[in-house]
Amino acid sequence: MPRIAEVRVTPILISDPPLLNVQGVHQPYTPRTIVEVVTENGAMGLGETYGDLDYLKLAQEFAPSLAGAELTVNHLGAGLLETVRRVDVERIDNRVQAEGLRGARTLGKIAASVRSAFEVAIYDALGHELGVPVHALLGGKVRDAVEFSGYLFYRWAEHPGPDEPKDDWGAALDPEGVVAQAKRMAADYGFDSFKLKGGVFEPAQEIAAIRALAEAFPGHPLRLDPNGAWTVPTSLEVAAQLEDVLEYLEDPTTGTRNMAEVARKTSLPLATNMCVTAFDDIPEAFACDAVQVVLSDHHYWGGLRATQDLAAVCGVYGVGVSMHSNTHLGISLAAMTQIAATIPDLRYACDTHRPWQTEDVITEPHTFTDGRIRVTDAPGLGVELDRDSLAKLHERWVDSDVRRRDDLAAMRRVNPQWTVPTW
Ligand SMILES: O=C([O-])C(=O)C[C@H](O)[C@@H](O)C(=O)[O-]
Ligand SMILES: [Mg+2]
Repeated sequence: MPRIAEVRVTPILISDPPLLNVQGVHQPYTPRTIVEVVTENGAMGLGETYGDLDYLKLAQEFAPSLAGAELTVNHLGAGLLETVRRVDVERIDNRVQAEGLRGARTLGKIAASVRSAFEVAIYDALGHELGVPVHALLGGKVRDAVEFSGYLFYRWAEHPGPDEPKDDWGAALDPEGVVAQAKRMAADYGFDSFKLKGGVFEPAQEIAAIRALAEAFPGHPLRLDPNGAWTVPTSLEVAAQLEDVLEYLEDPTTGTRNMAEVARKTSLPLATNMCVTAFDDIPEAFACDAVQVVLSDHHYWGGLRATQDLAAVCGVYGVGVSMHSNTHLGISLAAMTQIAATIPDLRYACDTHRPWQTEDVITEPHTFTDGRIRVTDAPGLGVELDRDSLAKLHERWVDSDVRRRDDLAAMRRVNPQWTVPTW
C-alpha cells in the first residue's frame, strides 16, 4: 500500500448569501475546512468538512498522526478517538448555533465530521494512485447521474453591512418571491423537485408559499423543512393542509417522540436530518416509526462508507434514504455525488446548496443538466484544487475573526431582540 507523506489542513471563509432559517440568517462569510492528503508517490487527495473552530482544532491535531500511515481508511476511527481524548475538550467551543439545524450537538458527530474529510481525501488520493474513480473503490456506481433538488430559501436581497458579499438573486419574502426563485432554479439548473426552507414565517405564510409552488409546478415533488420549528399540533395542521402536494415533510418538530406522534397521524412521510443523525439514534427512532426518510450528511455520519452502511440499515427497515446539504463547496459536492451514485435505493433527489455558492476551491465547479450531476469516471473525486482560490479564502480566514457559523448572531445584528421562534 502506498503511504501518506503529508497532510495539510486549511481553514477558509467562504461568502454566503443572506438565507433565512429558524435560527436566523446566514452570515456573510462561513468557515469550511479543506484537507489535502499527499502520498509518497505525489498523488493528492482532497476532503472538506465543517469549519467551525472545534472541527478545525480536531482536524489540525489529528492530521500529523497520518504522516507515514498507509493510504487506507480503516485506521481513521481509532486514531481520531485517540486525538479526541488528547484534545482538551474544555477548549472546544460549545455555543455553535447552526448546530440546531442538524440535530444534537455531540462530540461524536464532530469527530465523525472530521473523520469524513480525511476519509474522502484518502479515497480521492487512492483513486489517483490507481487511476480509478472513488465510486469504483466503494463498489461501483449504479447510476450515471445523480439527481438534485432545488433548495429554496426565504432571503434578503443583501446582507445588512457595507462591503459584504452580494449576489443577483434578490429578496424572496413571500409566495411570489419563492416561486420566482424556483423558476430561476428550474431554468438555470433544470431541477424538477423543490425544497423550501421553512420555520421563517408563520406556518400559514409557508403553506401559501407551498401552494403557490404547487400551482406554478403542478405534479412536481415538493418538500418543506422548518427545522423543527413547530409543535406537534402545528405540524399536524400543516401536514393536513399540504398532504396533497408534499412529497415529504422534513423535521416539522423536534425529538423522536414528537416526530413519531406526527408520523402516526399523517399520511405524509417525515424526513429528517435532525432527529436521526447518528447510528445510535436509529434503534429508538425506527422502532417507533418516527421517520420515513433519513437525509444523510456524509460529514456527520462519518464518511462515505458510513453513508453506505446507513443506506443498508435503512433498507432493512424500509426507511428511505437521501441527502441533505449544508453550505458546501465542490469537494463535498463531488463526494456527495460519488457516494450517491453507489446507493441502489436512492428514491429522492438530494439537496445541494451549490446554486447559492459564488466561490469554490475547485477549478471547475459542478454544473447541472436536468437537475442532475453526471457521475465522473475520472480518477478519485474527479476535481482539481484551485490553489489560488484556496490561498485567497484562507487569507480571508486569517484576516477575519469569524470562527464559526452562527445564524442567530447574524440575525441579532439586525434585530438585537431576536430569539428562535416556535409555532
Ligand atoms: O436540511 C437542512 O436542515 C439543512 O440543509 C440545514 C442547513 O443548515 C440549512 O438550514 C441552511 O443552510 O440554513
Ligand atoms: Mg433539514
